[in-house]
Amino acid sequence: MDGLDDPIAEICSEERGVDNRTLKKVVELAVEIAREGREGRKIGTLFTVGDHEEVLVRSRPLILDPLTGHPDDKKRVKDPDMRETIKELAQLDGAFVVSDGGVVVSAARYLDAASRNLDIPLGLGSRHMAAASISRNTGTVAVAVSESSTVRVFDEGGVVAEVVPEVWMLRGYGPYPGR
Ligand SMILES: Nc1ncnc2c1ncn2[C@@H]1O[C@H](COP(=O)(O)OP(=O)(O)OP(=O)(O)O)[C@@H](O)[C@H]1O
Repeated sequence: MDGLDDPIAEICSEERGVDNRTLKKVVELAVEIAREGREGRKIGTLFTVGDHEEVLVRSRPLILDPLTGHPDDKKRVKDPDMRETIKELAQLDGAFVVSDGGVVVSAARYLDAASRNLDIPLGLGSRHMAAASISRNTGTVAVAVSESSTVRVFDEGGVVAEVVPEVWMLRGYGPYPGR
């Protein structure tokens, strides 16, 4: 992915405690969503990567899950058809839950978002609060796409990287909080 390849690989280090190939696929997809939007408008969305069983316990469906009933091998985040499906479903409220092995197990989930012990900058709203919270309270890394196009990666309750795709800029936020 152009000049972002190395920085994304760096964000997705094994130190994060989740499968780094799955995380890389998710961050790349998030950057694509931030850049492309959908049907001419910007969209935001949220992914959790790893520890999907715990994320499912700490979340609830906002609608009947559109991914239910499809076999896992059709729901791999690296699969081009699945990536197009995610871009379409990203217009819905809620989060995608991605397993460590790279299967998108659920879409449109509302995450429990306790705000204790989070380390996030002021000015971010409830999507980012939920991302920080789930990364604090489960063994997941969360990837948030803001409607303002910035992609932020959360680990252990804080932002660990920020990508601004429009200007191909990446900011790191210190190495690996809590590890
Ligand atoms: N707890 C949550 N779990 C999953 N999705 C959430 C949660 N809270 C908010 N969202 C999603 O985030 C969307 C935007 O909410 P909000 O504007 O408060 O967030 P934000 O952090 O300011 O994001 P953005 O920068 O994209 O505006 C909601 O419409 C919903 O789809």
